[in-house]
Amino acid sequence: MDLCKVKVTAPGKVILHGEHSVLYGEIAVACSIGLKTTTVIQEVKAINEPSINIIFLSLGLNESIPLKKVVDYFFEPPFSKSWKNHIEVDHASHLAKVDLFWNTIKPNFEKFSEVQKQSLRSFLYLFSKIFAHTDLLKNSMSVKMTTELTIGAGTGSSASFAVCLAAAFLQFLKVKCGCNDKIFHLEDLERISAEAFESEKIMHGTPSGIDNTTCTFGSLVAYKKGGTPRLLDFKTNIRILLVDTKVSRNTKRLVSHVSALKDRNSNAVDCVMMACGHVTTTAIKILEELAQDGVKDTEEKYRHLADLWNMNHCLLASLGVSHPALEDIRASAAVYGFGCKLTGAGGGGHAIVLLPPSSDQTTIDSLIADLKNKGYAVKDTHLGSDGVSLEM
Ligand SMILES: Nc1ncnc2c1ncn2[C@@H]1O[C@H](COP(=O)(O)OP(=O)(O)O)[C@@H](O)[C@H]1O
Ligand SMILES: C[C@@](O)(CCOP(=O)(O)O)CC(=O)O
Repeated sequence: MDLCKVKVTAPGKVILHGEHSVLYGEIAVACSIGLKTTTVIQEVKAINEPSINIIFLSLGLNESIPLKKVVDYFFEPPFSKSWKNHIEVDHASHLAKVDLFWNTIKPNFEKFSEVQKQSLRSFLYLFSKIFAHTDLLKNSMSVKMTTELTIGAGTGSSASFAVCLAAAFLQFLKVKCGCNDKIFHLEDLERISAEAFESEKIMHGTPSGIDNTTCTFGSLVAYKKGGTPRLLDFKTNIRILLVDTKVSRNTKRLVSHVSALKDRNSNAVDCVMMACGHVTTTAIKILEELAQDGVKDTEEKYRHLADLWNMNHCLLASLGVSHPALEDIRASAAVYGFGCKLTGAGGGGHAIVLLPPSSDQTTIDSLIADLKNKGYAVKDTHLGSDGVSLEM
């Protein structure tokens, strides 16, 4: 049998509306973006002991572990020739097993950075879960991960990482089982999203599931606390600038800040949250209208959407989660008449600028130049890119 090679990409995401207010019961909507993570798994003929070579380029990681030790420790019969016989595991005990393995195989495991440790834990968790009942892994393999996303800045790099990894493992298993599918079917996507959710739990404790759903299926996903993330049945391809303030932020600290503000100003904060909810609902309606064939009054609809982005930002700023750099970016966008808001927890991280289709390219170029001159990183991209995909 030929040596197997699999290449998978998964997009990042932005929260369009509903950051913070989602924690108080209001609806949120997230959308995939045109910046991707890529995983390549390459099987290599084993000369000595077969190994798994893990290369996470963005984290400067290049680690090898013996395949046989992983197999002996995690894999168990009944072995199957089908990729469909997947098993459910208890999250906490499986993770404890993963941690024990890492600490045994790499006695210096605790010396890795937190970011590296989280990625290695997620890697082995998914690897050992997805391949647990196969006896088809005999050769060495390298698993190489690269990303266009900034890691840890609210654009879904952890979900994109997890979705990409789970999808690449699943596709590798399918090929090893003799399946030549060139696309992911709905049942594959559901499984990939569910596996990625387990990795998100490792990274975040109690994720809502909106990120892994968005990075798996692409396009727009709505979410209300206590419910299941819901894929919206229309698409968008709005052009945006994704502007990185390069100011690091701590989501947990910002969430606590809002909670303390609410303790002191309950009614006022409730009203702000409710207003955010109205903004989200109206924005979803406009996005749906813009997605229709033969849509009329496009300009007006984009103007309305820009109002909502601006309003949403100011509501969030009233909660104290903006930052001078975010306000600076908004001021630059306003000079050229573009709507702009923070995305994610705020306090730094990213802003998004809405670029209507009628926008003049020279104007956009001037804004990009202004932002870059001020030291921000700018990516010209679009909303609503495809979800996880196989690359041939
Ligand atoms: N390309 C990547 N390679 C390896 N690990 C990654 C990659 N992208 C993200 N991660 C993991 O995801 C974590 C980032 O999660 P988080 O702080 O929530 O950021 P984000 O908001 O970008 O998802 C990192 O600590 C790292 O463990
Ligand atoms: C502030 C919050 O609403 C969004 C956080 O977004 P991000 O992780 O910064 O993209 C928190 C949450 O929903 O868990």
